[in-house]
Amino acid sequence: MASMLLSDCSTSATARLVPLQRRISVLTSQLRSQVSLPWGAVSPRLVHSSGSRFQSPCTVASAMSTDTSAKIIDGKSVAKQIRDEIAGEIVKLKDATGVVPGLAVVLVGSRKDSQTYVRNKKKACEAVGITSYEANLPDDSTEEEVIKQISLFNNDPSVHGILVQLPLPRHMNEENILNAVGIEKDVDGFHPLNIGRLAMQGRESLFVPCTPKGCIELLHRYDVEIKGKRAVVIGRSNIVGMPAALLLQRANATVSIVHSYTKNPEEITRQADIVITAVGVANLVRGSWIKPGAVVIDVGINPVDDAESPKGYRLVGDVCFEEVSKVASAITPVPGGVGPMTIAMLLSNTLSSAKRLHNFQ
Ligand SMILES: Nc1nc2c(c(=O)[nH]1)N[C@@H](CN(C=O)c1ccc(C(=O)N[C@@H](CCC(=O)O)C(=O)O)cc1)CN2
Repeated sequence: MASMLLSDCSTSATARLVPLQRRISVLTSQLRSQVSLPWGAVSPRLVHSSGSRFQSPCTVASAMSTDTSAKIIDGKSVAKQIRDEIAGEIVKLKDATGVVPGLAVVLVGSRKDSQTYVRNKKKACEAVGITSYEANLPDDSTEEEVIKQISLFNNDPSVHGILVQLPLPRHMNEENILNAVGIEKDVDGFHPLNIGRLAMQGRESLFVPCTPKGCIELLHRYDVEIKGKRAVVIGRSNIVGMPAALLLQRANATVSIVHSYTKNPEEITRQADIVITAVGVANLVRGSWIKPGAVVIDVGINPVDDAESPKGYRLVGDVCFEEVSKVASAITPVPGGVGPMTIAMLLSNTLSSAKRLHNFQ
């Protein structure tokens, strides 16, 4: 059985191309020091290993490599197309009603990665005609201070969407804070009522979390049939894995979730026509995990050391692109796959919210 390193949360861990035992200790120490973990809390059971330690390294190829048989699912260009569509719809909304959609972002603390994501969200808003509002609170803010800020945005009629950038500082209770976002402005779709409705037959969420929504949108735009197909989601985080599985199920796929206690992840994944990975472990999914012709959506964004890159690192996914692109029929690259779709879906949710709040079809 293949080496196994799985996370229950979609944290992005720095993984290196080193033998398994060292990789575990590198991962563990990096997770402890909270380096580059854009997707939230660190589970004490994050790194779980079993099986062979003699797996060959995945030689990470550039996503531009020509030695692939799989079609590249180009999230960057789909996201651009969606942003253009949104910009057009915002003009129509404004012309008909005078309403300009507004998005408020709450950023707590000074994490560089979160600051970058927030900056990118603001730029994306500007480009399509959404007004952005920002509240920056210091690392040592109290939960009450954050909730007070959220309440101000809840009561502001020019704000149609509110999001709290994750992860929050460790001393804060994420659940309390996310519960404070008014369900009608919860454009991240993280409120338990929105997630709960996603899990229920015959109910509709007001908003679907952006990253999983982006994954499904990519499948639709590339004409990948979901109905009746077997799908495997690797990872069960609240913000990606679990909602992705629910969305696939709602689209009538037969869904399995692979997680850190799954005994035979490779065998289960190999049965899937559609694979979505969101674990934050670089190159975990190898060619041997994939059924020939499967479609692979890689949500992982993992920095790995790269002396040749000006930054000293580059980003890779959860999937060993070089191997999997030779087996799959279609695959998302990292970067340039799911990542850009996250922000496009946020803009789409904000526009829907403005339309709903102003009864505009
Ligand atoms: N409140 C939220 N917090 C977080 C979310 C979220 O959806 N809501 N997701 C992530 C961070 N994130 C947006 O917030 C995000 C991450 C990555 C990308 C992206 O476009 N990635 C690029 C690569 C970027 C690079 O080169 O550094 C890609 O994959 O091509 C967009 C948004 C955690 N927090």
